[in-house]
Amino acid sequence: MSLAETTASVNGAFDSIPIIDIGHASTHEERAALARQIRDACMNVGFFYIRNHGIPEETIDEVLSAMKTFFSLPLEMKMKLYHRQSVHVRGYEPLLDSNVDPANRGDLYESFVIGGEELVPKEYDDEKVHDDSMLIKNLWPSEPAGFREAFLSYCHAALSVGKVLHRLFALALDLPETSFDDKLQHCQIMRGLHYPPQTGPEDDRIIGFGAHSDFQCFTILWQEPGIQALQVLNSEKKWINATPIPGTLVINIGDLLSRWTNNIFRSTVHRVINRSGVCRYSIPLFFGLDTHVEVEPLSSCVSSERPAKYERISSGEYVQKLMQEMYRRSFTASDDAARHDDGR
Ligand SMILES: O=C(O)CCC(=O)C(=O)O
Ligand SMILES: [Fe+2]
Repeated sequence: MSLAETTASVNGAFDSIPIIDIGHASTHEERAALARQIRDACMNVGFFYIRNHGIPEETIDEVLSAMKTFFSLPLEMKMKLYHRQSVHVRGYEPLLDSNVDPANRGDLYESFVIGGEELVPKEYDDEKVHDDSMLIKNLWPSEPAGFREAFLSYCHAALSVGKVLHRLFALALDLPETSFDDKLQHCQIMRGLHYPPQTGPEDDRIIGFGAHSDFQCFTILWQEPGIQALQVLNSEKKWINATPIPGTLVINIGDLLSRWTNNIFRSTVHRVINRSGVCRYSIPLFFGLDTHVEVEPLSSCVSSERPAKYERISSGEYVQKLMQEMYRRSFTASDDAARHDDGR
């Protein structure tokens, strides 16, 4: 049975998120078995946890500690790295700068955004930057000491997890497992997020991160253990908690992979509300495609009952459109927020 034909049995009314142990993926049989579990999770939920991902505990501790120190610096120091001053939108994003859900008044998080970069920096070259996104300059704070190394060590460790996953996604889509090897972007975007606790009166229009789906192919998310804040929307419009499970990462499908799979893989809406009473930290890393890759529904995801729902589009063009739309909304939101109190 082709993938497109299996969709009849799909049910998006999940009430929990599956956990997949990726610790054993050395033989083809092991990877095929994992791919079946992943396929099931992507079709029914769009989210899953992975266990035994291989990122060392101390790599996570170091990036978390760097984030905590950086976010506790005075605002004027952080604003020297304001992300909208760089064309590639990297650097510091203050509270309420973004408003991902137009129904809201602003997102109550601050973040630090980087693109993948070699640990030993390559020489910057204006001429070559268009061909090699690893050459786009990140903005780095001068303190805390070791911030760059901590962010990049985690980033490289998570990129290795992504390399295992994208091969499993290919298998899950009945494609040769190396199908995406030459299609993924060199430089994936990673973000360290800090959500202050929301202690004021409940107001649905101001939450940590408004309801949205991610743009890219898939996201690898580390979330702080012990703090419930992330929620995932099922097909019955019920919010399901993505409770942090120690030792796991959360993986979710983004719009680009959903479109490529003719919506067979779900790009599931999620949001963050931090009413835990304490600060919460998380680190998503977004895996996108090289901007030149042409995306049209894969043949395994199309059948006579399930015709292609999308035109061919280049990945770059698609993501650009979504980004522009998001930033247009965010500017309007930050103007609005400036006219109000900060709403906490
Ligand atoms: O902080 C989280 O748990 C999720 C963040 C998120 O959804 C995003 O950055 O797209
Ligand atoms: Fe997200």
